[in-house]
Amino acid sequence: MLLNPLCVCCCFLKKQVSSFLHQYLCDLVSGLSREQRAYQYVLTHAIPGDPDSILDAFDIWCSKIEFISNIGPKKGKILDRLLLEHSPLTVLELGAHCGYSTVRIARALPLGARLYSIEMDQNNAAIAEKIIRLAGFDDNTLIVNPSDEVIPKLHSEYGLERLDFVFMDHWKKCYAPDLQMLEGSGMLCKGSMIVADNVLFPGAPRFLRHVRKSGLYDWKVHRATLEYSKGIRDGMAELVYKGHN
Ligand SMILES: C[S@@+](CC[C@H](N)C(=O)[O-])C[C@H]1O[C@@H](n2cnc3c(N)ncnc32)[C@H](O)[C@@H]1O
Ligand SMILES: [Mg+2]
Repeated sequence: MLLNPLCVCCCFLKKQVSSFLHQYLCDLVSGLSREQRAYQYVLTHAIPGDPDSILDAFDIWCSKIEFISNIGPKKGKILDRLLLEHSPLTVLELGAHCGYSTVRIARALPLGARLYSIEMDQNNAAIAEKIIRLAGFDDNTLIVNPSDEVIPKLHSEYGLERLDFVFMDHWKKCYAPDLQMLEGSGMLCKGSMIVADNVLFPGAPRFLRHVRKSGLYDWKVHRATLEYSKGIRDGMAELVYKGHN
Protein backbone atom coordinates (compact mmCIF):
# COMPACT_ATOMS: atom_id res chain seq x y z
CA MET A 1 0.00 0.00 0.00
CA LEU A 2 1.36 3.52 -0.80
CA LEU A 3 1.35 5.97 2.15
CA ASN A 4 0.73 9.73 2.20
CA PRO A 5 3.85 11.83 1.29
CA LEU A 6 4.26 13.62 4.68
CA CYS A 7 4.10 10.33 6.56
CA VAL A 8 6.57 8.76 4.14
CA CYS A 9 8.97 11.73 4.55
CA CYS A 10 8.79 11.56 8.39
CA CYS A 11 9.39 7.80 8.37
CA PHE A 12 12.23 8.27 5.89
CA LEU A 13 13.89 10.99 8.03
CA LYS A 14 13.51 8.87 11.19
CA LYS A 15 15.04 5.93 9.37
CA GLN A 16 17.83 8.16 8.00
CA VAL A 17 18.78 9.41 11.49
CA SER A 18 18.79 5.93 12.97
CA SER A 19 20.60 4.55 9.95
CA PHE A 20 23.31 7.28 10.24
CA LEU A 21 23.77 6.33 13.90
CA HIS A 22 23.79 2.65 13.01
CA GLN A 23 26.29 3.29 10.23
CA TYR A 24 28.53 5.35 12.50
CA LEU A 25 28.63 2.54 15.08
CA CYS A 26 29.19 -0.13 12.41
CA ASP A 27 32.06 1.90 10.91
CA LEU A 28 33.57 2.28 14.38
CA VAL A 29 33.26 -1.39 15.33
CA SER A 30 34.16 -2.95 11.97
CA GLY A 31 36.82 -0.41 10.97
CA LEU A 32 35.27 -0.58 7.48
CA SER A 33 33.04 1.78 5.52
CA ARG A 34 29.48 0.82 4.53
CA GLU A 35 30.70 0.20 0.97
CA GLN A 36 33.60 -1.95 2.17
CA ARG A 37 31.21 -4.05 4.30
CA ALA A 38 28.97 -4.62 1.28
CA TYR A 39 32.04 -5.51 -0.79
CA GLN A 40 33.22 -8.03 1.83
CA TYR A 41 29.81 -9.70 1.72
CA VAL A 42 29.74 -9.81 -2.08
CA LEU A 43 33.31 -11.10 -2.24
CA THR A 44 32.52 -13.98 0.11
CA HIS A 45 29.07 -14.86 -1.30
CA ALA A 46 29.22 -14.28 -5.06
CA ILE A 47 30.83 -16.40 -7.76
CA PRO A 48 33.71 -14.58 -9.49
CA GLY A 49 32.95 -14.02 -13.16
CA ASP A 50 29.21 -14.43 -12.60
CA PRO A 51 27.55 -10.95 -12.75
CA ASP A 52 24.14 -12.36 -11.76
CA SER A 53 25.48 -13.78 -8.51
CA ILE A 54 27.27 -10.49 -7.76
CA LEU A 55 24.05 -8.50 -8.21
CA ASP A 56 22.11 -11.08 -6.14
CA ALA A 57 24.63 -10.85 -3.30
CA PHE A 58 24.38 -7.03 -3.31
CA ASP A 59 20.57 -7.24 -3.31
CA ILE A 60 20.53 -9.61 -0.33
CA TRP A 61 22.95 -7.42 1.63
CA CYS A 62 21.19 -4.15 0.81
CA SER A 63 17.66 -5.39 1.44
CA LYS A 64 18.41 -7.37 4.59
CA ILE A 65 21.49 -5.84 6.25
CA GLU A 66 22.47 -2.33 5.20
CA PHE A 67 21.05 0.11 2.63
CA ILE A 68 23.19 1.20 -0.28
CA SER A 69 21.66 3.32 -3.02
CA ASN A 70 22.18 0.84 -5.87
CA ILE A 71 19.46 1.01 -8.46
CA GLY A 72 18.29 -2.33 -7.04
CA PRO A 73 16.49 -5.28 -8.66
CA LYS A 74 13.12 -3.68 -9.52
CA LYS A 75 14.23 -0.51 -11.31
CA GLY A 76 17.24 -2.54 -12.46
CA LYS A 77 14.93 -4.76 -14.51
CA ILE A 78 13.52 -1.70 -16.31
CA LEU A 79 17.11 -0.58 -17.05
CA ASP A 80 17.96 -4.10 -18.31
CA ARG A 81 14.98 -4.06 -20.66
CA LEU A 82 15.77 -0.61 -22.08
CA LEU A 83 19.39 -1.64 -22.69
CA LEU A 84 18.36 -4.88 -24.39
CA GLU A 85 15.83 -3.07 -26.60
CA HIS A 86 18.24 -0.30 -27.49
CA SER A 87 21.49 -2.33 -27.89
CA PRO A 88 23.74 0.72 -27.39
CA LEU A 89 27.38 0.62 -28.50
CA THR A 90 28.55 3.60 -26.45
CA VAL A 91 27.25 4.07 -22.92
CA LEU A 92 27.99 6.69 -20.28
CA GLU A 93 27.17 6.07 -16.62
CA LEU A 94 27.18 9.00 -14.20
CA GLY A 95 27.62 7.78 -10.60
CA ALA A 96 28.99 4.24 -10.26
CA HIS A 97 29.14 4.08 -6.44
CA CYS A 98 30.03 0.41 -5.70
CA GLY A 99 29.68 -0.72 -9.31
CA TYR A 100 26.28 -2.42 -8.99
CA SER A 101 24.68 -0.55 -11.91
CA THR A 102 27.96 -0.71 -13.85
CA VAL A 103 27.82 -4.52 -13.70
CA ARG A 104 24.10 -4.46 -14.50
CA ILE A 105 24.72 -2.30 -17.58
CA ALA A 106 27.83 -4.20 -18.75
CA ARG A 107 25.91 -7.49 -18.46
CA ALA A 108 23.22 -6.23 -20.88
CA LEU A 109 25.49 -4.75 -23.55
CA PRO A 110 26.08 -6.26 -26.99
CA LEU A 111 29.52 -7.51 -27.99
CA GLY A 112 31.87 -4.65 -28.84
CA ALA A 113 29.97 -2.04 -26.83
CA ARG A 114 31.92 0.36 -24.63
CA LEU A 115 30.89 1.57 -21.21
CA TYR A 116 32.38 4.70 -19.58
CA SER A 117 31.51 5.08 -15.90
CA ILE A 118 32.17 8.26 -13.99
CA GLU A 119 32.53 8.28 -10.21
CA MET A 120 33.96 11.24 -8.31
CA ASP A 121 34.49 9.59 -4.92
CA GLN A 122 37.83 7.79 -4.84
CA ASN A 123 36.80 5.34 -2.10
CA ASN A 124 33.61 4.37 -3.93
CA ALA A 125 35.53 4.09 -7.20
CA ALA A 126 38.05 1.74 -5.56
CA ILE A 127 35.17 -0.58 -4.56
CA ALA A 128 33.50 -0.23 -7.97
CA GLU A 129 36.75 -1.17 -9.69
CA LYS A 130 37.05 -4.37 -7.62
CA ILE A 131 33.39 -5.28 -8.24
CA ILE A 132 33.72 -4.68 -12.00
CA ARG A 133 36.84 -6.86 -12.07
CA LEU A 134 35.15 -9.55 -9.96
CA ALA A 135 32.33 -9.65 -12.52
CA GLY A 136 34.84 -9.99 -15.37
CA PHE A 137 34.10 -6.65 -17.02
CA ASP A 138 37.46 -4.99 -16.42
CA ASP A 139 37.77 -3.79 -20.03
CA ASN A 140 35.23 -1.04 -19.29
CA THR A 141 36.47 2.43 -18.39
CA LEU A 142 36.02 3.86 -14.89
CA ILE A 143 36.88 7.55 -14.70
CA VAL A 144 37.45 8.96 -11.22
CA ASN A 145 36.47 12.63 -11.37
CA PRO A 146 33.35 14.80 -11.13
CA SER A 147 31.04 14.57 -14.15
CA ASP A 148 31.25 18.30 -14.95
CA GLU A 149 35.02 17.93 -15.39
CA VAL A 150 34.83 14.70 -17.40
CA ILE A 151 31.95 15.40 -19.80
CA PRO A 152 33.78 18.23 -21.64
CA LYS A 153 36.79 15.87 -22.14
CA LEU A 154 34.89 12.78 -23.35
CA HIS A 155 35.59 13.64 -26.97
CA SER A 156 39.09 15.11 -26.72
CA GLU A 157 40.56 12.70 -24.14
CA TYR A 158 38.51 9.54 -24.54
CA GLY A 159 37.78 9.77 -28.27
CA LEU A 160 34.02 9.49 -27.83
CA GLU A 161 32.15 10.66 -30.93
CA ARG A 162 28.60 9.86 -29.87
CA LEU A 163 26.62 8.52 -26.94
CA ASP A 164 23.91 5.95 -27.60
CA PHE A 165 22.87 5.60 -23.96
CA VAL A 166 23.40 7.62 -20.78
CA PHE A 167 22.50 6.40 -17.29
CA MET A 168 22.28 9.19 -14.71
CA ASP A 169 22.40 8.21 -11.07
CA HIS A 170 24.76 10.70 -9.44
CA TRP A 171 23.75 13.68 -7.26
CA LYS A 172 20.32 14.81 -8.40
CA LYS A 173 21.30 18.52 -8.54
CA CYS A 174 23.83 17.56 -11.27
CA TYR A 175 21.21 16.00 -13.58
CA ALA A 176 20.05 19.24 -15.24
CA PRO A 177 23.47 20.90 -15.77
CA ASP A 178 25.05 17.64 -16.94
CA LEU A 179 22.21 16.95 -19.38
CA GLN A 180 22.60 20.46 -20.79
CA MET A 181 26.36 19.92 -21.04
CA LEU A 182 25.76 16.69 -22.97
CA GLU A 183 23.34 18.49 -25.29
CA GLY A 184 26.01 21.13 -25.96
CA SER A 185 28.73 18.51 -26.52
CA GLY A 186 27.22 17.27 -29.78
CA MET A 187 27.58 13.67 -28.57
CA LEU A 188 23.83 13.09 -28.25
CA CYS A 189 22.34 11.91 -31.53
CA LYS A 190 18.80 11.42 -32.76
CA GLY A 191 17.59 8.35 -30.85
CA SER A 192 20.17 8.56 -28.03
CA MET A 193 18.54 7.35 -24.83
CA ILE A 194 18.99 8.93 -21.40
CA VAL A 195 17.74 7.09 -18.33
CA ALA A 196 17.71 9.00 -15.05
CA ASP A 197 17.09 7.29 -11.72
CA ASN A 198 15.35 8.78 -8.66
CA VAL A 199 13.64 11.62 -10.51
CA LEU A 200 10.74 11.49 -8.03
CA PHE A 201 12.65 10.57 -4.85
CA PRO A 202 14.89 12.27 -3.78
CA GLY A 203 13.71 13.98 -6.98
CA ALA A 204 15.20 16.05 -9.78
CA PRO A 205 12.65 18.84 -10.43
CA ARG A 206 15.03 21.11 -12.39
CA PHE A 207 15.95 18.23 -14.65
CA LEU A 208 12.30 17.30 -15.28
CA ARG A 209 11.44 20.95 -15.95
CA HIS A 210 14.23 21.21 -18.51
CA VAL A 211 13.18 17.96 -20.20
CA ARG A 212 9.57 19.15 -20.37
CA LYS A 213 10.32 22.71 -21.57
CA SER A 214 13.22 22.06 -23.97
CA GLY A 215 11.10 20.01 -26.37
CA LEU A 216 14.27 18.06 -27.20
CA TYR A 217 12.99 14.71 -25.97
CA ASP A 218 10.27 12.12 -26.18
CA TRP A 219 10.06 11.10 -22.58
CA LYS A 220 8.18 9.32 -19.83
CA VAL A 221 8.66 8.40 -16.19
CA HIS A 222 8.53 4.75 -15.14
CA ARG A 223 6.80 4.70 -11.78
CA ALA A 224 8.53 2.57 -9.16
CA THR A 225 9.45 2.52 -5.50
CA LEU A 226 12.78 3.63 -4.03
CA GLU A 227 15.42 0.91 -4.22
CA TYR A 228 15.14 -1.71 -1.46
CA SER A 229 12.01 -0.05 -0.05
CA LYS A 230 8.32 -0.80 -0.26
CA GLY A 231 6.38 2.39 0.44
CA ILE A 232 8.47 5.25 -0.99
CA ARG A 233 7.35 6.35 -4.45
CA ASP A 234 10.12 6.90 -6.96
CA GLY A 235 10.47 6.98 -10.71
CA MET A 236 13.00 6.55 -13.44
CA ALA A 237 12.88 8.89 -16.44
CA GLU A 238 13.37 7.54 -19.95
CA LEU A 239 14.29 10.18 -22.54
CA VAL A 240 14.85 9.76 -26.26
CA TYR A 241 16.75 12.64 -27.86
CA LYS A 242 14.99 14.09 -30.90
CA GLY A 243 18.01 16.13 -32.14
CA HIS A 244 19.19 16.03 -35.75
CA ASN A 245 22.84 14.95 -35.57
C1 LIG B 1 23.25 6.78 -5.97
S1 LIG B 1 24.94 6.45 -6.05
C2 LIG B 1 25.07 5.55 -7.57
C3 LIG B 1 24.50 4.17 -7.51
C4 LIG B 1 24.84 3.33 -8.72
N1 LIG B 1 24.45 4.00 -9.94
C5 LIG B 1 24.15 2.00 -8.66
O1 LIG B 1 22.94 1.93 -8.98
O2 LIG B 1 24.79 1.02 -8.29
C6 LIG B 1 25.57 8.02 -6.49
C7 LIG B 1 27.09 8.05 -6.74
O3 LIG B 1 27.34 9.17 -7.59
C8 LIG B 1 28.57 9.76 -7.20
N2 LIG B 1 28.49 11.16 -7.68
C9 LIG B 1 27.68 12.13 -7.23
N3 LIG B 1 27.80 13.25 -7.95
C10 LIG B 1 28.74 12.98 -8.89
C11 LIG B 1 29.32 13.73 -9.94
N4 LIG B 1 28.94 14.99 -10.18
N5 LIG B 1 30.25 13.14 -10.72
C12 LIG B 1 30.64 11.86 -10.50
N6 LIG B 1 30.12 11.09 -9.51
C13 LIG B 1 29.19 11.63 -8.72
C14 LIG B 1 28.61 9.62 -5.69
O4 LIG B 1 29.93 9.70 -5.22
C15 LIG B 1 27.95 8.24 -5.51
O5 LIG B 1 28.94 7.24 -5.45
MG1 LIG C 1 19.64 5.82 -7.88
